[in-house]
Amino acid sequence: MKSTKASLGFESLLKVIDLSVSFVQYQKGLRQSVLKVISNLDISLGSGEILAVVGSSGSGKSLLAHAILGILPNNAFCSGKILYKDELLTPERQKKIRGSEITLVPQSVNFLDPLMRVSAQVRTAVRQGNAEEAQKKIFSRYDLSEGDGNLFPFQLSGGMARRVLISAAVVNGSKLIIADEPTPGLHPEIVAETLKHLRELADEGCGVMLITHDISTALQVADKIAVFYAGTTVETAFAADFHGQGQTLRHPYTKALWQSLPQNDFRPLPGFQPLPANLSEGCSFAPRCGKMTPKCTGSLPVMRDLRNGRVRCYHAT
Ligand SMILES: Nc1ncnc2c1ncn2[C@@H]1O[C@H](COP(=O)(O)OP(=O)(O)OP(=O)(O)O)[C@@H](O)[C@H]1O
Ligand code: NI
Repeated sequence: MKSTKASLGFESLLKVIDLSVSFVQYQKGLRQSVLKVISNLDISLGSGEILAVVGSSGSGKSLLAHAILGILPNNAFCSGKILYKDELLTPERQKKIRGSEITLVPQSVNFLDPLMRVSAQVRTAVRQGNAEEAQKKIFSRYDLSEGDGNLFPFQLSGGMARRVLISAAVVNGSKLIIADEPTPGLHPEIVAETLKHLRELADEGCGVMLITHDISTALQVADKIAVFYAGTTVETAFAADFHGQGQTLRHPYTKALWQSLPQNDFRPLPGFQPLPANLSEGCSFAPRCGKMTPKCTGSLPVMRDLRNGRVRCYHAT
């Protein structure tokens, strides 16, 4: 069941504080430039909680996941802090607990070795104890038979593929699960099953970060929603805040996202999210915002607490 507990009620598992991620890009000769793709990003996730990270393509969702897992490319550098169980998540610690305590549920079976039977792949992921026993146990939990285990990734149906990917991700008893677009273009029944599996893991005490561009998918299971725009969080809200005309939402972008859904006004938001190279000093949403004033283009608003949620907007009340 989804929880309505306030964030403070959950044991803190992950805190991302003022995270920025930049890429060093080499141009002709020895000239180099720096492209900032994530700026001043804050989120927190507790044990037992599902936090959905929602935003359009290019808003920085996957890079956040990669920063937490410590798998950013070599030309990326981060500033800010990532705390896991209240301790700094250093590169050494990331390497040690990645794939066991902290794990990624990838988007597709392309992540798997195409030439290896799926049961064997899950066994190779096991870090401790009897690998065969662990694989059989996790397969039975996710309703995969011995015959299914003998298949190669390309032979899996959509639903089976999702169950193999989640089995591989949680076979080592993860505490923090990051699912990056786990339901791309899937049949609604398979989407529902995948979300149910994530909810079960959270109800057993895991923290789950569900990355999706689709707010409707997020609202089916998440406790909290973090809305991303142009490389930063613009709002964190409880799922219950998404109702009616969106009057309890805080940021104009979140309201616009909500109103653009088919079941609401189906009113699309004109304009585009700016590319990282074109970010201004001020609020990135300002050019599309009906509430824009000169202050908005001067400096980026800080994230502040508002009505049991958080928002990055000068005008939100
Ligand atoms: N290696 C890289 N070098 C330079 N820029 C990058 C690199 N990887 C990602 N970016 C840029 O960072 C921004 C955020 O990318 P990211 O993949 O996190 O977006 P996303 O929100 O996951 O999008 P999607 O929904 O399409 O998966 C994009 O503008 C992207 O072009
Ligand atoms: Ni992505």
